Formats: sequence, structure tokens, C-alpha cells
Amino acid sequence: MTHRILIIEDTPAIARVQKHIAISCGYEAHVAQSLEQAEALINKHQYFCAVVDFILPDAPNGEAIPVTIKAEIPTIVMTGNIDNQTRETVDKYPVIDYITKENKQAYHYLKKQLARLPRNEDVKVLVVEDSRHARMYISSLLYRHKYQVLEAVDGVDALEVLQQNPDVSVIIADNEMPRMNGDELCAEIRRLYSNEDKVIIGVSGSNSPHLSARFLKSGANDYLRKPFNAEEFYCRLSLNVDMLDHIATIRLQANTDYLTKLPNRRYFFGQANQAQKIRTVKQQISQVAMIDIDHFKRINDDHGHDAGDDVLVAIAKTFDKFFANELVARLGGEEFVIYFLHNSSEENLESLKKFRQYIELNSSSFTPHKIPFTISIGLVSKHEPIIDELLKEADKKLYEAKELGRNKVVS
Ligand SMILES: Nc1nc2c(ncn2[C@@H]2O[C@H](COP(=O)(O)OP(=O)(O)OP(=O)(O)O)[C@@H](O)[C@H]2O)c(=O)[nH]1
Repeated sequence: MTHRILIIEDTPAIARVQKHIAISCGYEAHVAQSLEQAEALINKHQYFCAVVDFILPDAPNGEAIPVTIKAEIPTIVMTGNIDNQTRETVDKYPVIDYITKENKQAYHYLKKQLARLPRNEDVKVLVVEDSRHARMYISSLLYRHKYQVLEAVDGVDALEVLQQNPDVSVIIADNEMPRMNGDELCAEIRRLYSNEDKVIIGVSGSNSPHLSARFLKSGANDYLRKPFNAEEFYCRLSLNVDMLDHIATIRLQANTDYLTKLPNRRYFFGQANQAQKIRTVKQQISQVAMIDIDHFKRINDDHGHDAGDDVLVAIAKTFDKFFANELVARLGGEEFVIYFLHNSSEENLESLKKFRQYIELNSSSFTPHKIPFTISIGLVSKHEPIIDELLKEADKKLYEAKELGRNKVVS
């Protein structure tokens, strides 16, 4: 879904930069050059957020801010400078942030904020706080930045919420709570979940100089002392959520084949080994198919390596048509593997036969080079707990398919 942003800015050059930034972050941007124009737009459209200039021709003292806030539009204020009076005015309103337009860095920062807001909608944060007032305050800060919020009243309650909501990625935990306090909760969460999956931010009003270290040693990623400043809260939260994002990106890259974007060998073995454990306990047969493009070297030789790459990308996409619910990976070169997670042996064999035929009939339309090609498939179905053994057997069948003249499924 495209998010709509309202930019209220009277200097055309600045409005152009802001609009460019917003569009690059995926927004549909509307620009108003005055408060009057902004009000007309707000009456007509729903906005996901707004960037508001503090000084406008018809609103010279930040009067546009309460207008967007009243319309419940999360607001970022841009100011020429942030003297005490300006700051006092901005501080009166629950704005997302204020940015001084001093230098280029301000626009990098704006871009970061605009990119984060839609992302925050997918981030689930659990607030663990026994004081209703404090819990509501932290939740309201989170809602303002569009995070999803869950609440728990103590450590025991928090563990239950986490069990029911495994997709919570941030836990903000107070220390002083009945039943299970913050740092005990922290230690328990770390026993169950890694640092790479969940961020914990400890919070406490205690004056003890040792508490922050205790929280961090129990596995918290960060610590805030109450009463904290909203700006610091957002900065620390964003840094930690960014870190989780970076880890997720690195993890994805480590598990994905760079060319076809299919899971790679490493991911395949991790997942298949897990599935194998369950199958062994349940005494179910395992099914693995090895798929290899026939005479692929010729494709490279006749049409060039780039055309060969295009064929690999194209065939990777077709797997989705036939085997969307199975574990498919590129093992290397022109060799692919399917570990069947579903269906019966006969159904899977039938799907493989249809897939082979589909490739034979349609491959010439897969790429602009119009290269027809075929595939050979070896399928193994047996009680075998070791994934390497299954792959060896499937490879033997694939070899048989090649020996029989290629473009065959051997099971
Ligand atoms: N374009 C491209 N070629 C690759 C890639 N990885 C491996 N290859 C090529 O794939 C070819 C595989 O050739 P062979 O193993 O001889 O097999 P084949 O020509 O497909 O013949 P059969 O399997 O016996 O039908 C080699 O020429 C490799 O250089 C890649 O990522 N891109």
C-alpha cells in the first residue's frame, strides 16, 4: 500500500527536496505552500504522516503544528533554527520529531525517519510495566511512531504474551515489578530467545548505579533511566530496531543464492535437517528430487554466460508455480533440489513429471534469448534419516535420467 504524506513548506526548492526524499521512500507526496492550502488538502485526503515547516507565510509561529496533530497526522517539524521559544512551542505537541534545516545531514535524517515510519507498523513491541500510568505513557510514545504495541503487567505476564506472540521483536521492561522483576525477566527471555531475534530495553527509576550493568549482563541490549526524555527513547529504540533489521538482512543474504534468489545450499541443509528429525520420529518416508538443466554448458557456449544466468533465474521462478510449498534450493551451478514437505509420493512424482513437461514446452519463452532447454530429474523416496544419503541417492537417479537420454524423471 502506498502511504500518502503531506509536505507543508513554502520554499519551493526545499519542498522539492522533501518531495523527492518522500517519493524515494515510497510515499505519494502532496505539497502545500501555506497553512490554508494544507487545511484544504487535509479536508480532502487521509495522510499517513506530515512534514511541517515551522514558519509559513500564514502561520509564522508554528500554528500549522496543532492543525496536523488535531487531524491525527503523525508530524515531523522542520525548523530553520531551534531557539528556546521555537523549542517550547514544538514541545507542546506530541510530534514525531523536529529537524533543523541547517545542513544536508538534516535531509538524510528526514529520509531515515520517513523510511522508518512504515516499517514500524510491522514491528511489535511489548511494554512490561506494572504502573498503569507509566505503561500508558510508553505505549503512547510507541503508537505515535506507529509501532504495534502489546502490554504486560509483570515478568510472568510478559512471558505468556511472548509465547502467544512469537513475532514480538522488542521488549521494553521495567525493573521494579511484582512476581518477576525486569532483570529476572531479561535472563529468562535470553534463555529462550537470542539477541538476534529480540531486543530488550531495560527501564528503571532506581538510583542504583549498578542496575544498568545488571540489566545488560542479564541480556538487555540497552537501558533507560526514568524519567526519560522522549527524544532519547526514540533514538535508542530506533537504533535497536535498525540493528535487528541489519541482522535480518545479513541472515537473508547468507541464506539466499545471489543469482536466482532461491534459498542456497546452506539454508537447504539447515531446514532439511530439521524436517528430517521430525520425519524420523514419525517414521515417515522422505522425498528429495535433484533437478539439472540438460547440456547447460552448451547454452553458455552458444549464447554467452549472461544468457546462461538468465536461464537459471527463469527456471528458479518456475519452481514457484509447481512447488511453492516445498523446500526448493539452488545447490550450485545448474543443479537444484526439492525437499518435499507435503503430499504423497505419487502426487510429488506426478508434479515432477508435469514440471519436466512444462519446461520442455515453454522454456523457449522464458528469456528474451528464446533458448529452448530441458531438465533431468532424479527422485528418491525412502526411510532415510541422513539428508546426505538422500541427496546421494537422488543424484544417482539423476545420473540414470541423463544416461537414458536426458529430459526424463527417474524415481
Ligand atoms: N551461466 C552460468 N553458468 C554456470 C553457473 N554455474 C555453473 N555454470 C556452468 O554450468 C555448466 C555445467 O556443465 P556440465 O556440468 O558439463 O553439465 P551440462 O553441460 O549441463 O551437461 P549435462 O548435465 O550432462 O546435461 C558449466 O559450463 C559451468 O560453467 C552460473 O552461475 N552461471
